[in-house]
Amino acid sequence: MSDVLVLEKLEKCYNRGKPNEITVLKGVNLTIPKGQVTALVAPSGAGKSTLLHIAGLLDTPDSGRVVLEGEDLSRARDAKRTAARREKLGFVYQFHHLLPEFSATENIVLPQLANGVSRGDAQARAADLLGRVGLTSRADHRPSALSGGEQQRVAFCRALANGPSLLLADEPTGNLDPATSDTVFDVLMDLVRETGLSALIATHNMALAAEMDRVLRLDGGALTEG
Ligand SMILES: Nc1ncnc2c1ncn2[C@@H]1O[C@H](COP(=O)(O)OP(=O)(O)OP(=O)(O)O)[C@@H](O)[C@H]1O
Repeated sequence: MSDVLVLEKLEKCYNRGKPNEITVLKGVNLTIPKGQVTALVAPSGAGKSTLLHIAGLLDTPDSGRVVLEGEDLSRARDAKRTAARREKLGFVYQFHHLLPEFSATENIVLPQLANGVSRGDAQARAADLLGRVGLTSRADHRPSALSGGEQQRVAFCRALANGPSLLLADEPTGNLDPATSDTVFDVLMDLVRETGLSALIATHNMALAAEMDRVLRLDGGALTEG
């Protein structure tokens, strides 16, 4: 099966030429085949967010390639990268970043409207996704009227709203207490498996990482298996 994401020989250095120069990625290679869920574990400061930002086309490497569904986007124009981000990638962060003045449904509808989907289709998709994560009865609530775990479940739905090829998640349950984290993580994994999504999920939680197809460790600027 084809690969969704290929990262080739990524190098990234901050503050080059200055006393505080730091090389975070030293030739990172990573391939995510279609349908595979990969855990990314790393000590704090090892460059996990840097790697996810580059994979998510939010930052560029100093050298190396970012190939998304066969297309090298590492040197593409901003407009092309933005379009690829909107159409092919879903993001989940530690904090949900939902729009506070909009309902759960609207938070899932809006990115679809931005992607040219009709309001009717977008609402049907939002309802379907909210049903999958057990939040049908919360569809009209604003984020402030939802629990932390419920807010994060809405954020998962929003990330999947436009049917991405790849989900990138940075500590998706890191803001929740351990029991809620486990439950909400199970919901995320069910959602990912049901939709056949490929995913790269950063977590400090080794028990959660062990539930994924593969565990990669980022340390010393390089990725190792296991
Ligand atoms: N814009 C920047 N300018 C300078 N240094 C940076 C910048 N962004 C990150 N760094 C440094 O690069 C290193 C890696 O940062 P990054 O945020 O990728 O780590 P992380 O693994 O995500 O850490 P954590 O798990 O603690 O969030 C850190 O030492 C950080 O201080």
